[in-house]
Amino acid sequence: MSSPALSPQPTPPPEKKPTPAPPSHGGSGMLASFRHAWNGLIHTAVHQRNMRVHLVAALLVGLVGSGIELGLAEKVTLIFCVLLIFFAEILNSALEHLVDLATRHFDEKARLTKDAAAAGVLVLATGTVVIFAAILVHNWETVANSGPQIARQVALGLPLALCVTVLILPQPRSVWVDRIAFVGGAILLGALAPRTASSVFTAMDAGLLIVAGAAARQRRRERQGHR
Ligand SMILES: Nc1ncnc2c1ncn2[C@@H]1O[C@H](COP(=O)(O)OP(=O)(O)OP(=O)(O)O)[C@@H](O)[C@H]1O
Repeated sequence: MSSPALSPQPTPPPEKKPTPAPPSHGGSGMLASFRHAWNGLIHTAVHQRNMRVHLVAALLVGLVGSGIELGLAEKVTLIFCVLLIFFAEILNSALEHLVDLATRHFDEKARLTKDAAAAGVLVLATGTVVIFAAILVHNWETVANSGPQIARQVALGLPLALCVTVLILPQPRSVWVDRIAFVGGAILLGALAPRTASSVFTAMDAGLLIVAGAAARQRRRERQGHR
């Protein structure tokens, strides 16, 4: 008996090569995740004009909060608003990068995506200004009776705001200007801290000064060709 003709075996589909993982910059683990997140925050402060405006505005909110006795709910609301605006601006920046990655040409969907992300920030910022004004009006008696505290916050806080503004300005300048601005800001903050009405707001301002200092450093590094 002749053996039946062997039917040709179906050729298996070519094995798909696994897509190589993108090269990891800076390793993995908790510390690396924290570093990546920090880099994202500083990159936004360096490259997004609106983020720089939010930084200075948040510092001023911190100066008001650390100068005037506010209730717990009011403090929590203000801090939450500040954090929410930062979150929205960082997310807006992420979406802008994503859209630019998808298309470099004019595209109606790209426009809608970017405009919607920007609208999210605008809504939050407007709401925060309204909430801030409402809190001040609600505490007007305290504000009116806090003359010396307000004078102190203006005398030390405005130069502090100036130091932070200098640090985040995009214009090229000597490294010494940044150093003086950072150290000056730290000294002013140190002078404000002992008589603060809220250590949380003072800590927030300290954090903002550190972010501004790191942004100045990163901007300089980028100018010199480092990343
Ligand atoms: N690829 C695109 N196609 C169509 N419209 C675009 C495109 N890129 C940007 N736009 C329009 O230009 C606006 C500004 O976009 P851009 O990428 O310059 O952001 P930006 O100036 O950093 O924005 P922001 O003011 O939020 O910081 C967008 O809101 C959008 O209306």
